[in-house]
Amino acid sequence: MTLRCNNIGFYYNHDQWIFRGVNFGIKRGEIVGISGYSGCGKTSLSKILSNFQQPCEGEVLIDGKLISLKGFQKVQLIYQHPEKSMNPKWKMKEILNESYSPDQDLLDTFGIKQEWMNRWPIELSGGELQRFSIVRALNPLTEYIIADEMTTMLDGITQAYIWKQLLSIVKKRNLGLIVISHEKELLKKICDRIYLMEKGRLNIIPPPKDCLKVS
Ligand SMILES: Nc1ncnc2c1ncn2[C@@H]1O[C@H](COP(=O)(O)OP(=O)(O)OP(=O)(O)O)[C@@H](O)[C@H]1O
Repeated sequence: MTLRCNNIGFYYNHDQWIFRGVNFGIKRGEIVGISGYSGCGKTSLSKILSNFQQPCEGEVLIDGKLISLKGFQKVQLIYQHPEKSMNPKWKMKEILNESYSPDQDLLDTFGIKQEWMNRWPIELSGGELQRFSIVRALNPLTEYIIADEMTTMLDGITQAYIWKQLLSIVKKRNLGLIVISHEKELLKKICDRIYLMEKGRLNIIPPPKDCLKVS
């Protein structure tokens, strides 16, 4: 029950490595944070872990097997900008039901209103759209979620609401959760451990002695 990457290296332009030698693992039921300066490669790593992007070297394994490009992807990515991952020519009900049909309980948990279903993505706010992208990622077959700056563009109250709902489902379904964020306080509050991406490497940050995880 582990998502693992071994010696991952990645560049966009030949030999201009963004990062190299990245070793990382998360078990189901764990919450792991990744922080780092803007442009250090956090989103690139999240795309590799969720199989949107192939690494230039190294491998990504789930339960010891290479992740497959075929079939349902057990690692689901939630982006900072939900509109970028949605087809603007589809109505919200089509976007929501593309990979599975979420039940009413899940829609209620994230406050998704029936009246939004017939709208186009452009007709919803960023916070409303983000609720759809979270529910879409919560397919019953999902095992790991990567939340890449998921609530950065939302107001504080909506942020708190969305995190509360997601963390409760993550716990209930025993999902592994990778939280990519610049918000150190958020990471300290919810994560079992935190990594810092820096100078092309991913290093674990030792927790302070008085660190208490809030669940
Ligand atoms: N498609 C691309 N082609 C070329 N370079 C890219 C591409 N996408 C990203 N980059 C570059 O790769 C580097 C890492 O980008 P990435 O988005 O992974 O960083 P990040 O740590 O997630 O940044 P942020 O915290 O600002 O979101 C950046 O220098 C970026 O300009």
